[in-house]
Amino acid sequence: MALSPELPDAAQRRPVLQVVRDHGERDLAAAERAAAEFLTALGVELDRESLRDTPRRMAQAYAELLTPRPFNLTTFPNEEGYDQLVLAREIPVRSVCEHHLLPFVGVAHVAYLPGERILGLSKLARVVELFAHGPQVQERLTKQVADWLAEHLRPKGVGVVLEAEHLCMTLRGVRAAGTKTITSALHGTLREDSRSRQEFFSLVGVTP
Ligand SMILES: Nc1nc2c(ncn2[C@@H]2O[C@H](COP(=O)(O)OP(=O)(O)OP(=O)(O)O)[C@@H](O)[C@H]2O)c(=O)[nH]1
Ligand SMILES: [Zn+2]
Repeated sequence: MALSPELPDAAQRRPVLQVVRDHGERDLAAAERAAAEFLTALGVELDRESLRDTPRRMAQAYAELLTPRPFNLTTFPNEEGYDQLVLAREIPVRSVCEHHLLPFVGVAHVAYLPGERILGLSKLARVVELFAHGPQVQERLTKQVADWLAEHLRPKGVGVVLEAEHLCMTLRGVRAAGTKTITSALHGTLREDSRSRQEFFSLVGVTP
């Protein structure tokens, strides 16, 4: 997965950088034809007026869920030497599981302990969104957000907790309605120092 350009050196000169994630070519017309064939094969009759555009809507809906949105990464110098956690709680997460392509939805809590630079606050939610858009498993999504922040912001610590409901598990299959899956990924001080780790988990509201 390519994210460009690298932040640490470039950020000293130009703190706003565009973050993009590679993904394959998309062909919406082919996706629409395939959606029509798929629905027809499952016995859905598409000749009713209200269903006529469904293959197009379906193709567009999945294209939206599977295509990462680029964003500008804005960082600022940590001029005040702020040395406590910065935590964005309850960032909405919308992704699709790579096994069934059904949504999983929930919240992310993302924190970092600043080093030399602080991050524009909205960018914590942007990073979650960047990695959520694509076929995912919750464990990978959690780790990608934490690894990305550790690598590109170079903070003293990073903590990410995700709480999500997987519709493939609650609507179909085992139908375990209400089940939430919690995952976490930690870096630096938050991983190594038990007091920082506890502070993070208690701010998030999860007992480690
Ligand atoms: N670890 C992990 N598993 C996931 C995630 N999303 C979905 N799954 C699981 O992926 C598994 C796929 O298992 P399979 O046995 O191949 O699929 P299936 O027959 O549809 O399984 P059931 O859901 O049990 O009916 C299921 O257990 C899903 O619950 C995720 O984010 N992380
Ligand atoms: Zn699934």
